[in-house]
Amino acid sequence: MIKKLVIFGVGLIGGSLALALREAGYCQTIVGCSRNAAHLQKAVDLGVIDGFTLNPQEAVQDADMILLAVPMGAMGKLLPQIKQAMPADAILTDAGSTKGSVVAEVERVFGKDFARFVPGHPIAGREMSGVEAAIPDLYANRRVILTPLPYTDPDAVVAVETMWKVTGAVLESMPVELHDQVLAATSHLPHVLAFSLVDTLLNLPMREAIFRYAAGGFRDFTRIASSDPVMWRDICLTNKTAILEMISKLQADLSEFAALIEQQDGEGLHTRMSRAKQARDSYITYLENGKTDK
Ligand SMILES: NC(=O)c1ccc[n+]([C@@H]2O[C@H](COP(=O)([O-])OP(=O)(O)OC[C@H]3O[C@@H](n4cnc5c(N)ncnc54)[C@H](O)[C@@H]3O)[C@@H](O)[C@H]2O)c1
Ligand SMILES: O=C(O)C(=O)C[C@]1(C(=O)O)C=C[C@@H](O)C=C1
Repeated sequence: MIKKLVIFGVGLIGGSLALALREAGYCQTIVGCSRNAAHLQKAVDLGVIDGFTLNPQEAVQDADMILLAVPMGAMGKLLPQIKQAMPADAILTDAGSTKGSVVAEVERVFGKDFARFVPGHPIAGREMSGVEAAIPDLYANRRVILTPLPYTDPDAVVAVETMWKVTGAVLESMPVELHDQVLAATSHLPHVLAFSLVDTLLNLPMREAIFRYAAGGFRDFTRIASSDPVMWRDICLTNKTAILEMISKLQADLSEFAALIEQQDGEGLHTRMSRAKQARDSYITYLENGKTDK
């Protein structure tokens, strides 16, 4: 049971956590904090949080759990203000999509042995953002990855794990660097690709015809290009190395595809496409058999 949970950034991710914890009766009070009073009032009106303040120092007073659920670029700016007023026994955690940068920011502000910070990342979301998009079952049967550091307090890890388990999530643990490499491949690269594809088409002279005649394939492939540009700008900037590595692997693979088409190498194309189809089909079967994560 959490007495006072403070959520910085009551949008899709923070709001969905609040809704799930409220449904389970796991928090006595949930307080929101950000820069926008109208958004926070909306969160109160929707029954997502109990109250709010625009003052981070006031927010964290008497807190036992503090969650950062703001865009990656906003996390570092909040930390010095939180540090000034955070109770010694409170736990700080985050829901950010990249882990290396927030770990570095926390180490810079709190020191390289701050044991009460538990880095985390729910592998669940949607292309909509804001508190209006928050839903209580967003995390049910989805993975939440924690990337604790060698000096992280094990009790703090257990408290954060327990909080996420209440939402129906399945917990995993992995090193920060591995997290950022894996997510660059499975999440960040696909988003870069979707944004880039739509942008490429937008710049073609026949763009109106392209969008008029686009069908299911285009819609499925580009759903995530409707995601929030601020969030994705920040993810790209904070996971630079791993994303650039994935982009360059994809560029090499795309060039090979182009060469096969140029050489009219049907067998080469078929081999590659069959390999990809088999891998994608097995992944879908794995999900349909009730294994966690979609
Ligand atoms: N959307 C997803 O699918 C998803 C999934 C997993 C993790 N995440 C991560 O969770 C975090 C939040 O994402 P979201 O989808 O809930 O975004 P969101 O836009 O729905 O919510 C973000 C909230 O942060 C607030 N905010 C923005 N800038 C701020 C600042 N400078 N100071 C204080 N508050 C600020 C906004 O008012 C908003 O309430 C991000 O770090 C994102 O990378 C997102
Ligand atoms: O389903 C979506 O729309 C998402 O983009 C969710 C998604 C992803 O799967 O890539 C996006 C970012 C996260 O950090 C975690 C999950």
